[in-house]
Amino acid sequence: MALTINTVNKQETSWNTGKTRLDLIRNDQLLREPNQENESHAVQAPTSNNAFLQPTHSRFLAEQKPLAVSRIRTFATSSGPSLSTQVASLPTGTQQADLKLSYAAYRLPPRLVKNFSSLGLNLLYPWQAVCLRKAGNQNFVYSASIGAGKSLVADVLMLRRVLETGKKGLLVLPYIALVQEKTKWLRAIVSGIEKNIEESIPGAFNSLRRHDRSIRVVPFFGGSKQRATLEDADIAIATIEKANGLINQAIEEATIEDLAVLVLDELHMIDDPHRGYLLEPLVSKVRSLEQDVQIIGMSATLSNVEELAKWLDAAWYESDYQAVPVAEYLVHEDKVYSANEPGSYRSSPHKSLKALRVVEPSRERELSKAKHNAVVSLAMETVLAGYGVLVFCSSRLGCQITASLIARASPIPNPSVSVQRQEVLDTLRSLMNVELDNDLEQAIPMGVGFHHAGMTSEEKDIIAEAFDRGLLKVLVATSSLAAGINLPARRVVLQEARQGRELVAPSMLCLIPEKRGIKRALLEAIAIRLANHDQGLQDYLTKTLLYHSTSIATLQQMFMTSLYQLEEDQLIQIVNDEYYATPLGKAIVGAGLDLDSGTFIYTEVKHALQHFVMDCDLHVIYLFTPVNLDAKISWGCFLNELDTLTEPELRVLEFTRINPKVIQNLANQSKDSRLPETSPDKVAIARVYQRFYLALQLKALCEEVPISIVANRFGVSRGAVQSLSQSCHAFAASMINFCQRLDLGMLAAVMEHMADRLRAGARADLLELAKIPFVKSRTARTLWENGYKSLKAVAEADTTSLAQVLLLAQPRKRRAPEEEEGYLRKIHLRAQIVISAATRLWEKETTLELVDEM
Ligand SMILES: Nc1ncnc2c1ncn2[C@@H]1O[C@H](COP(=O)(O)OP(=O)(O)OP(=O)(O)O)[C@@H](O)[C@H]1O
Repeated sequence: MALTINTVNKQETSWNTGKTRLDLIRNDQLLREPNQENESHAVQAPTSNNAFLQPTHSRFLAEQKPLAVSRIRTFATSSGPSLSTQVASLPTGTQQADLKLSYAAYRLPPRLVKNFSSLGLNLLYPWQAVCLRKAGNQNFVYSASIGAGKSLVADVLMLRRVLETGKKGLLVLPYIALVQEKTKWLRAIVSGIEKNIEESIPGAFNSLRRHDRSIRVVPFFGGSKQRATLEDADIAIATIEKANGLINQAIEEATIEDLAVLVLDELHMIDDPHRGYLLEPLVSKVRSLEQDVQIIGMSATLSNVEELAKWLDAAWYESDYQAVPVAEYLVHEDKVYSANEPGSYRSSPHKSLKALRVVEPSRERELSKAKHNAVVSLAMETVLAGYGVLVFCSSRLGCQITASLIARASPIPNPSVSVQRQEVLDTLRSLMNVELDNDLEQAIPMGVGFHHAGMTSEEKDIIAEAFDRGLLKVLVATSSLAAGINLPARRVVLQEARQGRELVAPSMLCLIPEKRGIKRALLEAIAIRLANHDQGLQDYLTKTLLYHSTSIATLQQMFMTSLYQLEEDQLIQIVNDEYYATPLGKAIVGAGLDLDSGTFIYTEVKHALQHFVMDCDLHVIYLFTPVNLDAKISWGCFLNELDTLTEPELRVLEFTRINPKVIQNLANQSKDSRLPETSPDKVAIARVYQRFYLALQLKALCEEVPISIVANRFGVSRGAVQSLSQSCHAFAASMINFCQRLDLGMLAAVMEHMADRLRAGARADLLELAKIPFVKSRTARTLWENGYKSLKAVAEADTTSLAQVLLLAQPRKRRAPEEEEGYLRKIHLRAQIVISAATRLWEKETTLELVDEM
C-alpha cells in the first residue's frame, strides 16, 4: 500500500474554549458514502482568465502552470460510519443523570460544574461516566481514541482529589506546548474556586488567609531560571523531565507527602527511549512511598492497558468510543479500498480486495505517478466541498512538493480571501530577514500551507492558525504538526501508510540497560535518599515495570552490575554497606542530566576551569551548548567560521582542544565526512567538535544575527537553529543547576547572564527592550538606535512616531499602492500593542521595585 487515506469527519473545536460545534457534523455533506453518487464532480482547474485573478496570482500562474484534477469514480458501496449512529452517540440532556457533571456521586463543587459548563462541557459521554465510576479513588489506567475526551476524565479526578484532600496534584505532559495550553485551560476551570477546607480535611488550609485560597495552577518546563518546587503550586503541570525533577526534590526535601494525585497523559510514551524513559522511575518512586497518591494514566495508543494496570495496581478501562466517527481508507496505486469494514484489508489482509473508488489517470506530467495524482484529487475533493484537509508526509521536501502540486490544482480565491492570504504572507515575511521560501509564496495565495521542522515555531504557528481560521484549506505537514493540535480537518491523508503509525510495541522494558537504564534509576533513588541499602533499593525495584517483565535472576544481575558501575564512575560511594551519592552523582540527578552527558560535561567543566577565556563570550556560550543534539557539521561552513574568529575566540578553540587542521582536512573531503567514533575517546572528541559548531551558531544569535541568516551561514534549516536556541535554554538551566550543586557558583553566575542574553537574542544593551512581547532582536536594535533605549521610553512613546521606527525594522518589500494603506494600518496597530505591552511591563517592574524597597 502506498498510501492510507483517513477520511475524518472531525468535530471542529475552538481550542481555547474547548467548545464543540456539533452542528457542523450533522450538516456534513462531504462524507458522501460512495454509494450516494456514482461519480464525483470533475474539478475545474484554475484558469488564467478568471475574473477574480489578482496580481499575485497572475505572477504565480505565469510561473506555475495550473493542474487539472482527475475525477474520482465510485463503483462499489461502503457502509462506513453513518451520521445517525454518530448523532445517537452524543450525550443529550434527556439521558441518564450520571452523565451530568453535577451528579452527586462525582462530588464536584457547583462552581466547578459551572466553570466546566461555561467552557461547553455540560454532559459526560457515557464512556467518561463509566471511567469516573470505575476509578473512584484508586489508581486508574484508561485508553480511548484521539479526541474522545480523555482529558475531561483526568481533570475531574484530579480536581476532585485536590479539592477534597487539600493536597497537590501533578499532571505530566510530554511537550512544553501542551503544558502551556493545559495551564490556560485549568486556570479557567478553577477560576473562582477556593480550596474548600471546611468540607474536606479539617485543618489542611485553615492557616491560609482568604486571599491565599485560590487554586494555583503552575506550569513547569525546562529553561525557567527559578528553582521552582511543588510547594509553589496546588496543581503542577510539568513536562516529563521537569516532573521527575519535582518528584526528586520533593522526596529529598521530605515534602512529597503533600502530593495526592499524579496524572500521566500520553502514558504510551513510557516506551519512548528518548523522552518517556523517565516516566517509569518517576512513577516507581511515587509507588514506593508509603502514602496514598492516586495515579491516573491515559493514552490513545495503549496496546497494553492491562499490563500497565497490573504494574500500577490500578483499575482499568478501554473505550472504543470515537467522538468523531472515522472512515478509514487505503489507497494503492489509483484505487481506494475500505480499511476497516468487514472484508477490508485490515480484517482479512490476505483476501483479494474490491476497490470502492478509482482515481482516473491524469494527463498532467507532474501527476503521472498514481500516488501524487490520488493525493491531489482526494485533497481537492474535500476543498471543493468547502472543508479543510490535512496531508501528512514523511519528509520536509515531500511536504513542499506535495503542497505545491495541490496549490497548482487549487481554485482561484475571491478577492477578499486573496487579500487575507496576502496578509498571512506579509506576517510571514515580517518574521524573516531573507526572502520567503518560493514554495510558500506560491502555495499560500492558493490556500495551501506547509508545516515542518525546518521552519521556526512562529512560522508554523502563523500557518497553523491560518488553517484553523479556514483561510488555508490544505495543510501539508510532517509529524511536526501532530503534537496536541486540534485542527478543523474533514479529511486526513497519510502518505506512506507504514510510517509513524505504529502502535506501542509490546516491549515495555523501559529500564533495560540499553535504554538509559536501571543505573540512572538507582543513582536517583540513592541521591534523593529514597533508599540507601540493598534491601531498600530492591524494594524500590519491585515497584518498577521492569520487575513485572524480567526474571528475578536477571534483575539481580542487573542490580549488582549497575551498582558496581556507578561506583566505578564515582557517582556513588559505599560506606558501611550503605550507598551515598557523590557530589557529582547528586549534581547529575539534580540537574536532570543523563549519566552519559553528565560525566562528559563534568570533564568539560573541569577542563574549562583550568583555562577560562574571559575576554570574549564564546567560552561561556560553549559551556551551555547542549551536548546531546544530533547535529550534522558542514565542515566547509565550519572552516569559513574559523576565519571570522577574534584572537580571544581562537584561544577558546585551542582550550577546547579543537584542531583547525582537522577541520580543514574534513572540509577538503566529501560532503558527508565525519570524525571517527571508534572508541570512547574518539566519541568524546567528535562530541567536542559538534558542540563547538553549535556554539558558533549560538554566538551568532547572541550577536543579533537573525535566525534565517544563521541558518544560511551554517547550512542548516531555520527550524534547526531555532530548536538549538530553545533547547539551549533548558540545557543552560541544567548547567547552572549542575554548577551550583558542584559549588561552582561563579561559573553558574556567568552562565546565567549569558542565558538571559540568548533568551532575548540580543546583546547586553538591548536586554531590557527585548523583554517586550513582540519585540525581537532586530526591532529592539532599531528602537535603540532611534532613541528608545528603555522600557520607559517605549511606554511613553507616541504611537505615530513609534510606528515610523517599527517600519524601519520591517524587511523591505514592494507592495501594490492599494495594499500600502492596509500595511501601514497594521504597523500602527502593532505600535499600539508594543506601547501597551511596554507600559504593562514597566508598571510591573516599578511596582516590584517598590515592594522590594518596602
Ligand atoms: N463530554 C463532552 N462533551 C462535549 N465535549 C467534550 C466532552 N468531553 C470532551 N469534549 C471535548 O472534546 C474535545 C477533545 O477532548 P480531549 O482533548 O479531552 O480529548 P483527548 O481524548 O484527551 O484527546 P487527545 O487524544 O488528543 O489527547 C475537546 O474540545 C473537549 O472539550
